[in-house]
Amino acid sequence: MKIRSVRARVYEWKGKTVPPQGNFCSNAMDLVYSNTETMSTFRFHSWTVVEVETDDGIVGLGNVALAPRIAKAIIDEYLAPLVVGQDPWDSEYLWQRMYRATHAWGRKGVTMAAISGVDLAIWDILGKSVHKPVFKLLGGRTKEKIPCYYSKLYRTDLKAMQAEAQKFLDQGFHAFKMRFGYGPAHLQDGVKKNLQAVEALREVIGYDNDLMLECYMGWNLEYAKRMLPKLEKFEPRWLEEPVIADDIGGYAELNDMGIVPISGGEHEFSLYGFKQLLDRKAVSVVQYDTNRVGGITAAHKINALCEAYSVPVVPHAGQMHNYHLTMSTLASPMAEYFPIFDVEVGNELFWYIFDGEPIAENGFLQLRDDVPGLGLTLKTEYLDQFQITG
Ligand SMILES: O=C(O)[C@H](O)[C@H](O)[C@@H](O)CO
Ligand SMILES: [Mg+2]
Repeated sequence: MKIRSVRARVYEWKGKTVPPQGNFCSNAMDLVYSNTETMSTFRFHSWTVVEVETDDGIVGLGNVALAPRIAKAIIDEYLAPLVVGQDPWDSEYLWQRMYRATHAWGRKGVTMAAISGVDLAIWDILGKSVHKPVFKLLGGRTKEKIPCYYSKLYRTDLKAMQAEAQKFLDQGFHAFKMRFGYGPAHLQDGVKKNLQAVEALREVIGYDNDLMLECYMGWNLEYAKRMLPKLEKFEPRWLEEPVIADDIGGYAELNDMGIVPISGGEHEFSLYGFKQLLDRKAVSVVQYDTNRVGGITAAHKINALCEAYSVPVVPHAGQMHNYHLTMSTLASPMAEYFPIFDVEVGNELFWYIFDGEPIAENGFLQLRDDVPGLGLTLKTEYLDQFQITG
């Protein structure tokens, strides 16, 4: 079998979106004076779909969410020529070709996301060619079903956030992630509002359910050191991305305080990036995203590394490419789950592009043994609400 073609298309959402709600999620831009809405650069309203076709007609599906148009250009210009004509079963060889050929300017960020998109499609081909789901190629079923945590609760009106939490508590979720809306720039009033939001959520879910807290890189080390002792009483399972991804020393100092487990990784890339995080004891929970980190080839290696370090893996994003990694290793206890909502940040967009995603039931997800590859097909229902290029 040989790879005959690689096609990258950018799906740009033109449908209904939820307008930005003030302070719904702290983020890295909060620390930079700006008169524009800070979360704007962290919206995923377009997505690159990668289709790799073999000479016997198998089409593998991959996807890229980071900087989709740039990712497409990198795939078209650099990555496709490296894999066309090659045997998809040589997945490690193909990954090294893509990684090393772009090493001078790649390694992290959008290049690694582009490599991930091609790698996902290659693994989809492998599964389809032997009529097995990808997780069966990675070690198989380590769980009867995958526990997942409900991830949204954008910090807006507290009553609305509590009602949202109650609705999904009633649907059987046992773990919830909320976003802080405030950081250092919002002074003491922001500290108070952050703590009020956590208190409001604990009022609904109680202490028999897991609570995770997301900063999305919107704090800094000094602010996080002040906040951690105030958060301890709420017993969070983790505090996520308190500082920017490059501040590994900050992560390590916060994690070393041992007050709340620090999590991160959705903005880290490659096996080497995670070796550095683990060697520095920078995180207590690893959260790579398989469509960013280097695809299944890289994520599978990082799973093994995390197993050796006894650091759990809870991949970023509730999306199928991550579920196969969680299913195939004891190192990953659960998955994130983005529910189906109107498009807001863009985490929801996956539901509008792909069919095949499992719907959570009672806080669990199931992957089927009889669905080959990643288990995704392209949805046709919303095509008229996308502008597709490529
Ligand atoms: O962990 C997450 O789910 C991400 O950080 C979110 O995708 C981001 O949109 C912040 O809510
Ligand atoms: Mg996050």
